[in-house]
Amino acid sequence: MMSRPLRIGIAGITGRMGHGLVASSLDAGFTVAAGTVRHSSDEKITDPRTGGIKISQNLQDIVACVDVVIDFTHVSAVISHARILADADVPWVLGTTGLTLPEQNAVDVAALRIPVVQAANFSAGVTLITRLAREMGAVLSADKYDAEIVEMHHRQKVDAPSGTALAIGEAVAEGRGTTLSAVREPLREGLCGPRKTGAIGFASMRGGQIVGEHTLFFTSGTEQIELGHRAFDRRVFADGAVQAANWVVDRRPRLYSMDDVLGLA
Ligand SMILES: NC(=O)C1=CN([C@@H]2O[C@H](COP(=O)(O)OP(=O)(O)OC[C@H]3O[C@@H](n4cnc5c(N)ncnc54)[C@H](OP(=O)(O)O)[C@@H]3O)[C@@H](O)[C@H]2O)C=CC1
Ligand SMILES: O=C(O)C1=N[C@H](C(=O)O)C[C@H](O)C1
Repeated sequence: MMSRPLRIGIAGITGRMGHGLVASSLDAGFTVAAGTVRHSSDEKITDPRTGGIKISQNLQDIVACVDVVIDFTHVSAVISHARILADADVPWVLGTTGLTLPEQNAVDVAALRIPVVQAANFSAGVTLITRLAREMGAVLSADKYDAEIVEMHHRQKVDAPSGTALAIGEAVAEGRGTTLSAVREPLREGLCGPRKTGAIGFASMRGGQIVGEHTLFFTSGTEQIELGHRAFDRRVFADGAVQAANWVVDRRPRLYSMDDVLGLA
């Protein structure tokens, strides 16, 4: 246990999530010790409680003055962040989505040396929904129930389907004893033909400032079941990530999930 308040570093401190993470960290009684930006200046950090904290364009410059890094940035930063944090022995809370295999491999390798909490969605609600999705996938058989996930986000979002939608889809696939990559329905366009039995499909809508909405549908010939989550405020993700940061600092190196943080694993 630490005797001083936890010193949090926020990668992407000027972003949409960055602002919420500053507020959540300070409201929880922790110190925001430093942050990174890609090219913007610290004038965009609007919470007056942060004072004169260290801001850099390079994560390497801040690792010496933080106990943990919370990272909501961009997929292009993941591989270098994995190396920097593992070399510096600094725990990592990773919320960035849109990772492909090379980025995920870098996270997995880093988690052999440092504790990492990775989640596509840090809300307790989505953590629970994802567990339910796995159970529903196991009971609602693939030959009778078509599984589809619809997600809606703000117009600035750069990746699709959302990381949350993919995680829910993976959970359904796991419940059905398979993997998402084996049963993922290709995006539909033009003369795409009928839906494959057992496939898991995705649809993405973008517009305005929708914070994040996900609905999992199971549809058979006789009924439809909907499991949904709607985030009203990014603070729900930020609060979860700060909880994860406080939880992860005393853990041994491993890749953890929000299930672990919430004691559900
Ligand atoms: N897991 C979860 O619960 C959630 C995950 N997310 C994910 O978090 C990520 C960030 O989302 P959001 O805050 O909306 O995005 P923003 O674009 O608003 O913010 C991104 C931040 O990261 C910085 N940044 C951008 N590119 C790089 C880079 N290549 N290297 C280092 N820093 C970089 C930006 O700096 P600058 O301002 O200088 O450009 C900015 O501070 C996305 O992947 C999103 O999907 C979002 C919400 C919840
Ligand atoms: O980019 C966002 O905003 C969000 N991204 C995450 C995702 O891709 O699932 C989580 C949340 O839905 C908001």
